[in-house]
Amino acid sequence: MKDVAIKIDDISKIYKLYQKPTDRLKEALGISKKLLYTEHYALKNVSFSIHKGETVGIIGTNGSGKSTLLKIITGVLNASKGNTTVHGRISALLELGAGFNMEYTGIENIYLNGTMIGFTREEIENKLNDIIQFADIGDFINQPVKTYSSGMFVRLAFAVAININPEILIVDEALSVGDVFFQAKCYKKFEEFKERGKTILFVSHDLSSIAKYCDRVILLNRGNLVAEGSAADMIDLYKKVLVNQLDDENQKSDIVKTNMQDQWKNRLIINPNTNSYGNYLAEIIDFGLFDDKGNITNNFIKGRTFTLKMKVKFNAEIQDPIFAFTIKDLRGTEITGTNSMIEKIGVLKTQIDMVKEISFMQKIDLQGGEYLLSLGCTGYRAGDFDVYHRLYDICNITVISDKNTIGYYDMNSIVNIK
Ligand SMILES: Nc1ncnc2c1ncn2[C@@H]1O[C@H](COP(=O)(O)OP(=O)(O)OP(=O)(O)O)[C@@H](O)[C@H]1O
Repeated sequence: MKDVAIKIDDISKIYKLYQKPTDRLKEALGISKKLLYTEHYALKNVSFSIHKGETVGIIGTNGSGKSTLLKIITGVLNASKGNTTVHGRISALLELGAGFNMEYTGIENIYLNGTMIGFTREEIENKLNDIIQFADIGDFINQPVKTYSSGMFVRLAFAVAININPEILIVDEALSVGDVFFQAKCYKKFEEFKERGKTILFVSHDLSSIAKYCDRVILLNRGNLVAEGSAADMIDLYKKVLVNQLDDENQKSDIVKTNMQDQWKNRLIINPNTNSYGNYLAEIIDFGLFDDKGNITNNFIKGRTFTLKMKVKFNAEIQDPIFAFTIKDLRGTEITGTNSMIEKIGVLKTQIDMVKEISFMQKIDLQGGEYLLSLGCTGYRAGDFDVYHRLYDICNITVISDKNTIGYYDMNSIVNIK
């Protein structure tokens, strides 16, 4: 068996939640016979081990306990119950600002951080140039960090964490603050780390990075460890957690199994600011995005099939309605889409109150990232173009990919070198 770097044994973190601040005081003074708080489990009986050389990702919805877990591993927080064992020097990038003194300059903070991790002044001096170069924030390195933007801050924090040569690197979402070039530089360092057999534990909401870098993934939900396994399996399970579709026996927690089977769209994450317009002679009354296993989800793994379905109710007799969808990037550029006219599939004429279900099935080969989906039902009446109903930017589509592509679309080239 490989050497263990981190062992988490039956950890729970319980917070006491008081209704009023005075209840906390009463409790502290022992002047109330009643229990004045409720217990909130940020983590509940969590156990797992991480071996040396593994890159492990932690995923879960907001509030599932990811940061709490990392803080317990790094010693910033104490667990209420259970044991944590760590073998190796940890360098951690937790919340922005943790471990930094706002009044000190960048350079002074490098020394402060290095000393906290357990390095001597001389060891830090040897690393200083690498750190300054990696951070690449110009003369700001000599200014107090309170003058830094959040991007500069994360640059410096990451530069320290990564160049100080830790045995275990722990990163909590911090990378999302930096710009894409800096992120790329950090991920390159991650790869170097992996090659050198170091242990990495990281939390991210970016499922593509999780798929790309992690040997193993741990899925948390409401403080419970739901499962651990390959990135692909855990991402599939996470998609169910996101839309409350997880089986009770599978999740060991108390998600209420919502009974929203009647409408597909209720199981998607919908844009609250959708622009819905048209003359409503036809209405998109429901729609769903289905992955290759039939789950309704906003998240798709690149290279697999996804099906878009919509139900349209007709409030008038319409000749040759056109059903359409468009996928845009977050800057609003139309990337792709199609409609039933282009595809030469149609309904000749509709009657009032008729409901038609349309489905578009395709492989998703878009670059990993976030996209927006728009739906429409349009047509021509007396030669004029008519919008019956459009749902503009109705929901996001997240494409999860463990392989980069140049531009938007992966042509799946077969490459040979002779
Ligand atoms: N100091 C605190 N007092 C009370 N409850 C807390 C405290 N800190 C965290 N919690 C609760 O513990 C739970 C886990 O929080 P945690 O920050 O670990 O979640 P997370 O998975 O990191 O979430 P996110 O993805 O939003 O960062 C949440 O329900 C949160 O409200």
